[in-house]
Amino acid sequence: MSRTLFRTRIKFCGMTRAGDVRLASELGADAVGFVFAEGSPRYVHPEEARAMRQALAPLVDSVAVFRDNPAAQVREVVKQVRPSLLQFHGDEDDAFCRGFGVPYLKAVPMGDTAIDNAIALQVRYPAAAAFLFDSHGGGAEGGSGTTFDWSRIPDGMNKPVMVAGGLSPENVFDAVVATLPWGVDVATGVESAPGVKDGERMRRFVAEVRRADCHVEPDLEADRQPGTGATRRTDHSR
Ligand SMILES: O=C(O)c1ccccc1NCC(=O)[C@H](O)[C@H](O)COP(=O)(O)O
Repeated sequence: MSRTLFRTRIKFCGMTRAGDVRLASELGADAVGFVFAEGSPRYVHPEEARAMRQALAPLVDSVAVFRDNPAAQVREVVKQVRPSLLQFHGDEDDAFCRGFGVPYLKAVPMGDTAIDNAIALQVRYPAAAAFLFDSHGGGAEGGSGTTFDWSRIPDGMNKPVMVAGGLSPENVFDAVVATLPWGVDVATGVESAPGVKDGERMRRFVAEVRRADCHVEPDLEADRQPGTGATRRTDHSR
């Protein structure tokens, strides 16, 4: 799927405070993530996520993030939090991921050397609403704050592509211009401590994504392949 014209979606992940959820909405985030992966420093209980969800503005998605959680835990979160999207960051298969009646994002571990090509990935997860390419894998966890080589994202994806892993206000412009993703996702890069968001960094992150969107524009005549974006760079000075 080609990127939307001029607007890269933004997900702030690992929310633990209602004030951060409200601020994310006001800054223009398209989604916030609540992490239920065991052992994460951003882990929240379903009741906490349900309370924080009240601070969410309309038209902002809530994403429940899991990593190989048992199905009963996923069902409990779906029941209590009513997330608009699920995100699976472990070795879950397509049948498991689509078994909860909620659209899902599948995280792709770019820390693993053997990454499927676009066709193989989409054959393995035919029900995925989007793929989130992240730096986990190869021993690294999600929420690591480390980047991966964005040029390794496979060409030919026909589902939305999201980029994550070590993004920050300092590098997200380059990440957007380099990959023209459907969306970007960040946790560490906008925090003062794990799970504690920094409002100024969140604001700068949004501003840098918007600056990148103004920097490139789709070539409306080209038959673009998703994720590549045959685009013309305007001569905006960076
Ligand atoms: O954020 C976590 O603590 C986490 C733990 C285990 C699995 C997934 C986790 N986060 C998922 C996300 O979508 C993060 O936003 C993504 O991994 C990027 O994190 P960061 O590199 O810190 O920006």
